Amino acid sequence: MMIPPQLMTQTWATMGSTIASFMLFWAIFQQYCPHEVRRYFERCTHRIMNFFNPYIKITIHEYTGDRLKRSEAFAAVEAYLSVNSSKSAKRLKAEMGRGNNNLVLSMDEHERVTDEFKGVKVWWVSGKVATSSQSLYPQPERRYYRLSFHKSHRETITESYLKHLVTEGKEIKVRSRQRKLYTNSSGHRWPSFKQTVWSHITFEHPATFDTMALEPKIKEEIIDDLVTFSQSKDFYARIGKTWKRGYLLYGPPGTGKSTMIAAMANLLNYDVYDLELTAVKDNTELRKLLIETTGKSIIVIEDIDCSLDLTGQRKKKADKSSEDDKLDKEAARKEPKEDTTSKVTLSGLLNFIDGLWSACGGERIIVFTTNYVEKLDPALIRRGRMDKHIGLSYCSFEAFKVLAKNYLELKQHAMFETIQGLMKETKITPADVAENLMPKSPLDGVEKCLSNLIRALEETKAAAAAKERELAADKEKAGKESCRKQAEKEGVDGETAENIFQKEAAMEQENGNSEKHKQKEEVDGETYEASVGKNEPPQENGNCVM
Ligand SMILES: Nc1ncnc2c1ncn2[C@@H]1O[C@H](COP(=O)(O)OP(=O)(O)OP(=O)(O)O)[C@@H](O)[C@H]1O
Ligand SMILES: [Mg+2]
Repeated sequence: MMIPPQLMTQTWATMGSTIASFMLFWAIFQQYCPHEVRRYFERCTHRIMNFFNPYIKITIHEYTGDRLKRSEAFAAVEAYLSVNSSKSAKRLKAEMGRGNNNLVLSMDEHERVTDEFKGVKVWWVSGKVATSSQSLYPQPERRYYRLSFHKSHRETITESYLKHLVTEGKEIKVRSRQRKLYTNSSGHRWPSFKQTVWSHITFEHPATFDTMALEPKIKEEIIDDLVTFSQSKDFYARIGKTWKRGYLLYGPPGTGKSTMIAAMANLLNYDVYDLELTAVKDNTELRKLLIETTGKSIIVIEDIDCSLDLTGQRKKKADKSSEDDKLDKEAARKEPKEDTTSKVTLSGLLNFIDGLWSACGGERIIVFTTNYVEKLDPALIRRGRMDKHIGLSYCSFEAFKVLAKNYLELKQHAMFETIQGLMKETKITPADVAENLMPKSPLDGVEKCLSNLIRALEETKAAAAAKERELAADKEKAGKESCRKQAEKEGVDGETAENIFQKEAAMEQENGNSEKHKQKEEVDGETYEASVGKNEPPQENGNCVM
């Protein structure tokens, strides 16, 4: 049926005037209607529209609660959509992916994509909430993802789809993420919302347990321990323990403590948080740093004995007399000075390791390294805090063989016997062995590198012998001197004093020998665990795990 042109014009004119009247009415309503009434009308309109709208919406915000932490659900959805949306979305964002050789795509803001699950169609929209420009601090972008689906599929979506989405999202995240090395930046004391307390770079350390020079048995034990930990989520939940484990790595410089941390991270595919304790202002900041760490990570505190004066803080407090306290207070009143030193206390650190806050996140390893294990407060390294103590020591022949295989691709060589003999007699760190095995020019062959190592071993041996001789001479000199002084006091002449000294020295040696013999008998009967249980680092070449 044809509509006459006259009627058509009339209809358009009526429609135009209706729209114009509505807009005028709306403008007056917006301007003159009280805020409360307007809000009431808006709520009513919403309710009416919701009644007729058959679609349900679920919003997942980037920051939840008091915005201390990025929402894990948001991260999982982001990862899930990065794979599932890149096929259908038209506007995508690209970020560098794992290994720095591929780009990871994700949906751009205000983009809409469709997903299908068990025949049910759902829609995802990404968005951003506008932040107040009047705020004192720069606010972070508050992003969100919104899921829409028909109300008839409510059960399928809430019970199965969301679970599937989180599981898959987490797996994708682990597969595609770039592992990171974090450090606490001392530059920003109190970060704004946009800054985080940790700054990071991509973690690319190449060390693995295969390249580490360790006795095979110990290496296997450590690997087993780490892998068992990473697979024990249910076990930890069952026994009511937080899913975390502490490792104390101790030993002389250059024995591979830092290298082992990198090998651990590479084995478990974890991020590394390198915590610089001296840059942490106080216990509150330490807690904030802990909250901001994610699961699947290793938190490292290197050289814990030097980081802060944690060893004596408890004792010092108790030792201080009330008189000293008064003097301190008076001095502080007279000249209040700005305190730039860290106020982290031992109890703050203990809480960091196993206080209530340490439970957030889960799947975390805490590693302390030290050169002087005996200096540490026993409370800090007791089992439950530092569950496993790994003593890394001078290079053993077994460890040397690993390095020879890595550096020179050698399994056996005629010069190995000499090296083995020298290694029994002297102490050399894996770092020194590694340095000597490193070819210094393209022409350096296997023999050259091995003879470099032999020379280094001989030099170390000679230096150790010279030092021992020097010490003995010093001791002898001191002994003679004290004897002479004694003789002078008693009025005996020089020659007699010399004789007295020689006699005393001979007696001392005899006593020393019998004492040594006694000690040897005792130690032979003692187990190895008992001797290292006294917190004494192993003196022999080789490592130990407790
Ligand atoms: N057990 C080892 N296996 C393989 N390489 C090692 C080992 N120990 C040391 N190295 C080599 O020596 C270098 C120094 O080692 P690393 O930094 O791990 O020592 P460290 O024990 O952390 O020393 P420090 O106590 O001074 O921090 C490393 O770059 C590594 O190449
Ligand atoms: Mg180190």
